[in-house]
Amino acid sequence: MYRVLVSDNLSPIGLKLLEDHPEIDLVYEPEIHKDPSALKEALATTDGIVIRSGTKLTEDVLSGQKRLKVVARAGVGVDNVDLVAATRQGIVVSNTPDGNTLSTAEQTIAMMMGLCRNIGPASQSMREGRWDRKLFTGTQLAGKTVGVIGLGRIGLAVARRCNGLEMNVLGYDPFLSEERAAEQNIELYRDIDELLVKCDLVTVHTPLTDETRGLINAERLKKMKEGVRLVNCARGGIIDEEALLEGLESGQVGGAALDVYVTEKAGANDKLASYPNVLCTPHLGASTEEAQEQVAVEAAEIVCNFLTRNEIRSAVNMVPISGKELEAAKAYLDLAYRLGLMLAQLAGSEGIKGAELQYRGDVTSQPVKLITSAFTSGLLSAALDDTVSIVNSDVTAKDRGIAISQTSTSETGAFATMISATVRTDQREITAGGTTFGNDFLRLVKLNDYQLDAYLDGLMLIYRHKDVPGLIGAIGTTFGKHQVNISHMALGREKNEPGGEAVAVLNLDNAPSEEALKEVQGHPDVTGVQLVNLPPAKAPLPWLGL
Ligand SMILES: NC(=O)c1ccc[n+]([C@@H]2O[C@H](COP(=O)([O-])OP(=O)(O)OC[C@H]3O[C@@H](n4cnc5c(N)ncnc54)[C@H](O)[C@@H]3O)[C@@H](O)[C@H]2O)c1
Ligand SMILES: O=C(O)CC[C@@H](O)C(=O)O
Repeated sequence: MYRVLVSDNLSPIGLKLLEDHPEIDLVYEPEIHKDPSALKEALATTDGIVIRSGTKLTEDVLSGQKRLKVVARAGVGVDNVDLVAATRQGIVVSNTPDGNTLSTAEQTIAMMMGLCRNIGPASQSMREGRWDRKLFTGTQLAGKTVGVIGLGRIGLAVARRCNGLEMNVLGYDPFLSEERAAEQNIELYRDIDELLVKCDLVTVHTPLTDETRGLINAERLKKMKEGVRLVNCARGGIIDEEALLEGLESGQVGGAALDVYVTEKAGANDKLASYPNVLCTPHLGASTEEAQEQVAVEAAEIVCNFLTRNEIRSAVNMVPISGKELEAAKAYLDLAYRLGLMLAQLAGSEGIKGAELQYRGDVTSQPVKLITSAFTSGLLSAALDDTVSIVNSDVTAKDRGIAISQTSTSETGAFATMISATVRTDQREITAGGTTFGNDFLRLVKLNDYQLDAYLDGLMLIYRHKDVPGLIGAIGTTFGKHQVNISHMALGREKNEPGGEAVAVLNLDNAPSEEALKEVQGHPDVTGVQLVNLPPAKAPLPWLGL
């Protein structure tokens, strides 16, 4: 059974999906996120977690978590997850990007309208028994210019609705093409400052990143139209809250509609909320039944499918791959992993500086980036134990200054498909190439300049020798004397001619003693011996991190 913790409120439909799953043990603790140490403790016995914005998965909470493998965010923003820490720990983080787009766009429009027509204070005045029509004269949206900052899913949905309201829509998003903006009737600006000075209203829809924190700051506010209205239904901090308070105080800002805040808890935003021209909601953009059901179902499915079927959907810290795609790529992932594991053992204590992979033939139709990550996890796991997986191998290699590169060609060579990897150490280069054979049998077909056909599993003894008569028999006799059974043998010769240098790969059923190895090493025609230990054929793939 896999234990899944839900640490925020989640729609019952998502909870039911988890509860009914035969391989999932659901732990529903929607308040646990309020106590980071309790959360950390609970994660130690958790395989997957479903969160909303309340749960903060900080570096401290994630550090040392060995069992946790997947985080599903029921929502878009993953700024409450330390992605670097999660990736280093080999934890896949996924979100549910589409489920709340429309609800958040509608909230944005509602906030714009509410702000411009004083809906909040007018309603409050009636609750207090007043009838103040003059006090609440508003502003019409039609004909006004709105600047939409961030034109992703929500920004574009907001822009479409603003167009429908007959507003002039200006947009800023460095990652949107002019063609796409024009299709949506958005006047695209490449310079945010040029856009801001033209707007009656500005609404932000970017993620919160180092680049977008304080994007709308004091300096920019001062240059905007006097009385400009601001809307933030994205993340607290994109509009600098101190600058906003100053702007409201001076009248430079005519009003603000806020759904999100730097600090999201009762009382933390009293000052902002006290302005009559500020409309506040407590992070409700995604809080509709429809959106909550959709994100809850998607998040529950992400965790279940990941844990029980190895499917990686909507991952934000690695290449997503469906269960079906993973199944199709499994043999190649395994092959690459074994090549990495083998090359690391052949390199021994020589510092590995980098590796180049070459993909040929059929394998190029597979997700080769992920296959390279599998190679890298093999290369590193020899030294770094079971903490390396395809989720964190790239970043772990980078941290250690190991440069990994890859090239692909759909042209086939001697084999219909081949993965070849060359590792550079301080002293030399070592190359190993492998292929899949028949029903996913893995073969080592190249070792440096030698062509051979060896099984790529279990205990392998690799020795270089002079290609002279009698040597194979002598090695066989030595191992026979020491009770070591040889299950398979492969030979590769220099230029495939007799009499030169050769390499042999023996697959052994049991480990040779020191004495047996010394005897092989001591043979006058043997020039080098190394043992390589690989998982048995078709062993489970825990290094996938799945
Ligand atoms: N209030 C809520 O309840 C609620 C609900 C859903 C999402 N959100 C927030 O809304 C944000 C947007 O969601 P989305 O689904 O549209 O995400 P998205 O990824 O589809 O869109 C984000 C857009 O921002 C753009 N962007 C990034 N950096 C930028 C910058 N420096 N300047 C201008 N544009 C930049 C990106 O190019 C992208 O197009 C999320 O990150 C989330 O924080 C809030
Ligand atoms: O968890 C929530 O309800 C908020 C979701 C929203 O902020 C998001 O980023 O998707």
